[in-house]
Amino acid sequence: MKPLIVAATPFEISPSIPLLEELDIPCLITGVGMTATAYALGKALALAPTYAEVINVGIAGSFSRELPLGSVVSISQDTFYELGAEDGNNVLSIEELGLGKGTYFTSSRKAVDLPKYAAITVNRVHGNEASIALCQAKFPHVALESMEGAAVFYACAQEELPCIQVRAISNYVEQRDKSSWKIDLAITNLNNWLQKFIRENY
Ligand SMILES: O=C(O)c1cccc(C(=O)CC[C@H]2O[C@@H](n3cnc4c(=O)[nH]cnc43)[C@H](O)[C@@H]2O)c1
Repeated sequence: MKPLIVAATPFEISPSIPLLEELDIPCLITGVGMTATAYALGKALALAPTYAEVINVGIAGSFSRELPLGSVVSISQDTFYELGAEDGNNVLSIEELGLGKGTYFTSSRKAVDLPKYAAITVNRVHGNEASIALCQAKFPHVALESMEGAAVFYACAQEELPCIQVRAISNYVEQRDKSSWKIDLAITNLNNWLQKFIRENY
């Protein structure tokens, strides 16, 4: 069985397209964000034969300055950050409201030889010191944020399909400063990892 590679945008996966075509490995470009991802992946899983696993790849922002830009990491768990309620200056998670689950986990089949970190998934990228401080107080264990990861873990959990999420850090989570982002470095490192993983496992 083959894996399904899932990325939000074509530019995040383009260096690996020749290898994926050579090995006839399918690739799904979902569009940015949780809604686009849940729709595209849900439809793909409903229509397609069974996959060995889903491999979600993309760039991400890091809350931790200890992770150099360009680092490639595996996401162990991912939380729908905004899913919950505001309570004055505090936020309550969906679990704390007693309304369901907001955190989903990787379920890898193959060994992924990368450092593992917890992530959150957001609709709106953090770019304000006060909202970043609130997020870090609520989730001190979280190192990264993306805009799709939890939706991929969620869809795969519903289908009982193994899923890994690998992200390369393109920027720090801070007041928005796109000039300091290292998108090209992150995409190069991410795709070097992906091609090695595919060659070793498929
Ligand atoms: O121009 C901007 O301000 C801007 C803000 C967020 C993302 C982008 C992108 O072009 C990348 C889209 C893609 O990248 C992931 N990503 C990258 N960095 C972050 C982040 O700091 N927080 C959340 N997501 C991030 C995300 O998964 C998107 O799919 C441009």
